[in-house]
Amino acid sequence: MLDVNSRSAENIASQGKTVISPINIAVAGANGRMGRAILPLLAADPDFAFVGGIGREGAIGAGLIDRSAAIGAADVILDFTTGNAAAELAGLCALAGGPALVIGATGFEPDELERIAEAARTIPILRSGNFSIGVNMLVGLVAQAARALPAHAWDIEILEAHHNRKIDAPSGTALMLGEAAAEGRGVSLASVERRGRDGITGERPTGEIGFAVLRAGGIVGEHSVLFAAAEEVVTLSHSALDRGMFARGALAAARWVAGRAPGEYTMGDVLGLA
Ligand SMILES: NC(=O)C1=CN([C@@H]2O[C@H](COP(=O)(O)OP(=O)(O)OC[C@H]3O[C@@H](n4cnc5c(N)ncnc54)[C@H](OP(=O)(O)O)[C@@H]3O)[C@@H](O)[C@H]2O)C=CC1
Ligand SMILES: O=C(O)C1=N[C@H](C(=O)O)C[C@H](O)C1
Repeated sequence: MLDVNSRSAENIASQGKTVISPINIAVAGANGRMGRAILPLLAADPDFAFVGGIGREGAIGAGLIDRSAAIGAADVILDFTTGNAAAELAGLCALAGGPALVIGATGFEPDELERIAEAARTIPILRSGNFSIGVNMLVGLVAQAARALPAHAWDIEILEAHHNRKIDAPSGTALMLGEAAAEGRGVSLASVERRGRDGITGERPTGEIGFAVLRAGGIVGEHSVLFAAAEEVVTLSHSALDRGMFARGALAAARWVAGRAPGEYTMGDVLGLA
């Protein structure tokens, strides 16, 4: 753990962002799969000084520090926990007037997203269901295809597959792709989504955007968006081969968001795709 008073912090105003060096960083969910992928990268990166991990309430020791200590010491907290825990942390960070948050957690209820939006009025929050370059580029391609292929002739279905320890469905990435497809069609996802099918479902309504989910073994993350017409199918897809890629994307997000003005940001902002 770092003695935060010992860092040589140099803050300079530059293009609407205060540059902080090194960036004091804490990780919520430090002992999880993503946390374990992030910690070695942080240790090897001179841009960052790790101030500690955050576990469940009361869980300290083994590299974990108290949540309020982390909020006090960090410039940025990376959150890879759950939707519920991330929304709670966002509220606490906003109450304290900082630090900035990078949220990678998925599986949000609508009210949790509202709480995050509220917190982002006070602190900068960058949230993405997927930190890979490929998925964030795919989001733009999906919106473009959905805009070009009319709903009366082209059905959209989103398929995702993940490891058997994942607790939320559809994945955050599948929902990002669904939002992009809906945006391309000029409709709200909530008005057209179909989350799974079972039994006598009836014919597929025109304009529906369907989600199908697989959970098996150690699959890191597979996503496909099908545009299916009567006589042809276009498939846009992405395969994650290693979690390290998500971890590197999350650190790029932390570097980007540190010192920003309050607001809600996405990986599109980091990658210049927004
Ligand atoms: N945006 C992206 O690019 C990516 C996002 N993810 C998302 O990140 C999240 C974590 O994934 P993964 O690392 O695989 O999951 P894990 O289950 O391996 O890790 C989650 C961690 O969060 C901790 N945790 C759970 N609830 C709380 C809480 N209330 N307060 C504090 N800590 C808590 C767990 O603690 P404990 O050990 O005690 O259970 C665990 O250490 C998921 O939502 C996943 O979908 C994953 C990969 C990439
Ligand atoms: O839980 C995971 O593992 C992953 N979660 C994210 C999601 O829900 O989309 C990102 C990635 O697919 C891995």
